[in-house]
Amino acid sequence: MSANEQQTSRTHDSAFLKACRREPVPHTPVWFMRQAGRSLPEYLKAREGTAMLESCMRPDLVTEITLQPVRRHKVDAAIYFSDIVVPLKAIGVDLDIKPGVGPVVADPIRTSADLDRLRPLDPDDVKYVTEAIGMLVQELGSTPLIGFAGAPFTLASYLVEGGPSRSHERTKALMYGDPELWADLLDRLADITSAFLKVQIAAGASAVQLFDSWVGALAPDDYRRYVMPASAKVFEAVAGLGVPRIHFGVGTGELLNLMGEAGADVVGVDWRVPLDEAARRVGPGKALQGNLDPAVLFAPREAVEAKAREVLKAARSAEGHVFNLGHGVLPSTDPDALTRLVEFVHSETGA
Ligand SMILES: Cc1c2[nH]c(c1CCC(=O)O)Cc1[nH]c(c(CCC(=O)O)c1C)Cc1[nH]c(c(CCC(=O)O)c1C)Cc1[nH]c(c(C)c1CCC(=O)O)C2
Repeated sequence: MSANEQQTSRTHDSAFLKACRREPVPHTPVWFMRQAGRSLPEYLKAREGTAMLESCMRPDLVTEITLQPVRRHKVDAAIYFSDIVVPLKAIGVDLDIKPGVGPVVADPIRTSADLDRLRPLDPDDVKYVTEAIGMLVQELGSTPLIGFAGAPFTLASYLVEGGPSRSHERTKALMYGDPELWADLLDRLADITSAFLKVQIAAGASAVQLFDSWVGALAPDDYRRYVMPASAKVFEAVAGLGVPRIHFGVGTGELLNLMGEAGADVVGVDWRVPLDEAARRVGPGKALQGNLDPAVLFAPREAVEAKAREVLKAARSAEGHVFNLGHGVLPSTDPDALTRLVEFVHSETGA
């Protein structure tokens, strides 16, 4: 059996994969975006003295950090510890992740000559990913590992702006001003992203999530014209590999149907749209993931439980539901509040 087949059979009956397939579940599965990270003291300790990108290339550290939230919170899935810019770094783009800032690109991509720097990704460029996932799935046993990548639009935003951006003005200037160059850029990113996801699936990831974190900056018509073809290409590339495909972005209430249509099996929803309304927008044949506001975790326990109960109630309209936050865990979150939330969702839904 290949690593992928072996892992698919081990994790097949997990609550997480059942929910993704819209099958009946023993309890609602839970995991948290950014569950590994600064909310955990053991993460801060493990990362001491190692830069973010460097730690992503060390299989021992990746394995330890990925397992930390599974051990502590008893979540139903692990997410591979990495970052969306890792495949870009792997093909030689000069970039770094600045603490408290995010990814910063030394020479932003703005002309057709700049595109030459985006060569295809070869699996050998990311041997450390294959190695880390091989170690991880042994440790995880029947707990599924979620692989992930950044979607073409969100990666393009970092590459074109040169760093994080609130309004994405240079990205939009390129998109509207030179649609051909834009399409070429997104197509190259789609191929890099597809190759990166395939490496993770071949090594044993049981599901994949495509993060289009910043695509909520676009109106639906522009999403359809300028972004959807590239994201659809990624989903198509990993269709038929036997792993559910999750698609998530922030502020994407008006895009939920299109993000499903792009080829997702599970649509991630932020906290701005209740899941019953999200189910109506997404339509039949998809599961939903979400969507407790991460800031709710700073409220007293009773308030967290009341809000979580609202999420679970609204989720009854969905054909399948994976409980998550509406975006990543905030770094100053009390980790005990997360552990209690996992217990609460499990106990409310039958575990
Ligand atoms: C937009 C985006 C990025 N990276 C990612 C996204 C998409 C998800 C989202 O919308 O949040 C994806 C990502 N980045 C990281 C993960 C780890 C897996 C997990 O969810 O537990 C995942 C899934 C680790 C990380 N990626 C980063 C950290 C913090 C680095 C540190 O600990 O110093 C972690 C744990 C750095 C990073 N990298 C990025 C940002 C915005 C930041 C935060 C900057 C900061 O506040 O310091 C880009």
